[in-house]
Amino acid sequence: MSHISIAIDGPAAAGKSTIAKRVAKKLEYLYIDTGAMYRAVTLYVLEHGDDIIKDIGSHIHITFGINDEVYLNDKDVSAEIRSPEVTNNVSRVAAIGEVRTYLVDMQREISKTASVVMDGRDIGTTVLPDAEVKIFMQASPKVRAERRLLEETARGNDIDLETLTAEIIRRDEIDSTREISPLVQADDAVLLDTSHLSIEEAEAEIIQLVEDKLEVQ
Ligand SMILES: Nc1ncnc2c1ncn2[C@@H]1O[C@H](COP(=O)(O)OP(=O)(O)OP(=O)(O)O)[C@@H](O)[C@H]1O
Ligand SMILES: Nc1ccn([C@@H]2O[C@H](COP(=O)(O)O)[C@@H](O)[C@H]2O)c(=O)n1
Repeated sequence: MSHISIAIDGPAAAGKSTIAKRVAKKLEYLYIDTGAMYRAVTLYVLEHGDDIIKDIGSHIHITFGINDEVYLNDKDVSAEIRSPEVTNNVSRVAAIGEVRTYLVDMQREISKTASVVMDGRDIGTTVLPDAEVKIFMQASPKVRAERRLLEETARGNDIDLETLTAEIIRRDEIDSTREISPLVQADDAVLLDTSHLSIEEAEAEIIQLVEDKLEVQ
C-alpha cells in the first residue's frame, strides 16, 4: 500500500503542531514535528559548538517516542528544546546547509515508512513536494503572540506579549529570508488562516481537505 503524506507549513505559532497532531491522531497517521528536529540539533550545537555540523551525522541521532517525546542521542530532550536559548538560536542553525540536508534526508526516509502528517517550514516545498495534501497555516502576528502568551503563562513562564511578538516576528523574518528552503507557501498549498478558527474548526477544515482529496484519487 502506498503511503499518504500531509504537509503543514507556516510561520511560528500559527497552530501547526497542535492541529497536525490532532489530524494525525484522527487519521491514524504518524505525526512528525520537524521543528523539534531542528531544535534538537540546535541544543546539541549550543552544548558542543558549531564545529560538529560538518560531521553532523556521526554526532546526532534523533528519534521520537510514542507520545511525541523527542530523543537526542537516546536522551529525552522534549522540554529542553523549548527553552528560550534554543528558541533564540534555532533559526540561525536551521539556515545552515549541512543541517538541512541531514534533517531533510531523515524526514524523507520517515515518510517512506508510513502515512504521515509532517509540519514545519519547507515540507510542501522541499521535503515532500509530492505530498497529497499541502496546507499553509497562517494567523495574524497579534493572534499568534496572544496564543503563545496563554501557553507560556499556563506553563508558569513570566514573559510579556511584546517580547513574544518580537521573538515570533524575528524568527519568521530569518526563516522566510534564508537562502536554502525559505518559509514560503507552496504553489499548490491551501492557505488556512486560523486567526478566527478554533482548534476544532481548523482540524475539521484539514480533515475535510484530506477526505476530498483522497475521494478524488
Ligand atoms: N485555532 C486555534 N485557536 C486557538 N488557539 C490555538 C489554535 N491553534 C493553536 N492554538 C494555540 O496556539 C499556540 C501555538 O500553537 P502551536 O504550538 O501548535 O503552533 P506552531 O505553528 O506549531 O508553532 P511553532 O512553529 O512555533 O512550533 C498553542 O498554545 C495552541 O494551543
Ligand atoms: N521544516 C522546518 C521546521 C523548522 N525549522 C526551523 O526550526 C525552528 C523551530 O521550529 P518550530 O516549529 O518548533 O517553531 C523554526 O523557526 C525554523 O527556524 C525549519 O527551518 N524547517
